[in-house]
Amino acid sequence: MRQMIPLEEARQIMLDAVRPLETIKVDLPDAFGMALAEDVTAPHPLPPFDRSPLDGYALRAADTVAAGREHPAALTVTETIYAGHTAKGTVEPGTAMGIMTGAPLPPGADCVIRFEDTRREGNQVYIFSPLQPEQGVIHAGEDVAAGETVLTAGVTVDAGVTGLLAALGQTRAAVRRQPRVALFSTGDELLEPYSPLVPGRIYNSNLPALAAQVREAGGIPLPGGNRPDQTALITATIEQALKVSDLIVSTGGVSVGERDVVKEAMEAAGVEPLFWRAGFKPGTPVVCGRKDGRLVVGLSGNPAAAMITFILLVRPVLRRLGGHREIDLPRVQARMAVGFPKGGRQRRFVRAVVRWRDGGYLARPAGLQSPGAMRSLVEGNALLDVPAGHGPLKEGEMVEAILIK
Ligand SMILES: Nc1nc2c(c(=O)[nH]1)N[C@H]1C(S)=C(S)[C@@H](COP(=O)(O)OP(=O)(O)OC[C@H]3O[C@@H](n4cnc5c(N)ncnc54)[C@H](O)[C@@H]3O)O[C@H]1N2
Ligand code: MOO
Repeated sequence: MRQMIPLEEARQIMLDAVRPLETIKVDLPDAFGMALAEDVTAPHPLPPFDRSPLDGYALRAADTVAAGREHPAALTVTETIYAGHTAKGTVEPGTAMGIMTGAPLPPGADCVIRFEDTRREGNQVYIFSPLQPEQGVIHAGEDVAAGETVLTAGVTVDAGVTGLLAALGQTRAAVRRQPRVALFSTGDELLEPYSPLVPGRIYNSNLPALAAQVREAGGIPLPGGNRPDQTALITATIEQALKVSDLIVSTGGVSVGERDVVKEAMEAAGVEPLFWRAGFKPGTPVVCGRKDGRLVVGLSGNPAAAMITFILLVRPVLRRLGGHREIDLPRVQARMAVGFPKGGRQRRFVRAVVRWRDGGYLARPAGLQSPGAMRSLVEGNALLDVPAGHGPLKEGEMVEAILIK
């Protein structure tokens, strides 16, 4: 098994082990957050017909050539077209039709003028300046042409994608099935919810936090509870989890302590080891293996270390399984607003608050950075990527930041 490998190599090993899950058809509102499995071509143009962007009059530009303040063009209004309706007649020379925003341009008309720029007297409307043909007209297909590929496989369905699909008359979407992620924690010290807090014990925070991270990444969490630090129990848990999930993630028991039995249990469950320990902090002791085309990942028990390793290694795998083209969070260059004393032999991800200030990003480390401290992940919105061997970060220095929220 590879040991102490660089982050990028660990990530590549994991990504190489997975492929997007199968395609399913779902009702459009249920596709939110999933990735499109197929390209989408437009069955009709958008908008489907020439229409008015204004409440006003549809007319023939040629009738207004000689119009002026003193000598307005006088046109006879023959009917009014409301959105959702079509004109009964044609705009003949010397006539106009009232038209509402979104109504189709009537035959014969080639331009639209808004109400405010006209005067109405009985069935006559006065125009005070010449109009150009096409003025005030929205053309069929100006947004999307019929047959055009508007969306491609791998696009994540968000509000805009949902609206576009709906405008094209789609009621279902072909998407990738969302990955089901079996989660369990290990540790004799962990209390279940509603248990009284007793000396030496702590509440299990990793399991709910990881379930939320799975959701954020577009997966379906299957929280499996906590296991005591016993190899046989953890082995059986991994075997069961392999039957119901696409990916298995545990926390705790991956370091070098006497009861750090997850690695041993993985091997006993027949999981092929891929790597143990990766070259970054916090989260170094991560272990990863593969069985039946599924990854089994053991994260550190330390809450912040577990969540950060999830972001760096598990999230991209979940995005790939879910078929998303975008598997990475955005990275930006930020300037340190203050110094940060801790730099070391290992690459380090520092929880930080990154804000846009005066034309650039400014970074400020977010509180306590120890691997078990949770508040700095809540207060922070970014991880600063401090290279291995880098000394303390100086005020004003540029640093790369991953935006995590
Ligand atoms: N002798 C050494 N000791 C440690 C080393 C080392 O290299 N040599 N590495 C340290 C580092 S770095 C880390 S990270 C941790 C990783 O330990 P484990 O992954 O084996 O995690 P545990 O020991 O089970 O737990 C660590 C810590 O986190 C708490 N914890 C665990 N699970 C949960 C949970 N579900 N919810 C909330 N908190 C949890 C646990 O109580 C411990 O405090 O090892 C270091 N040791
Ligand atoms: O690798 Mo440990 O996660 O630094 O705390």
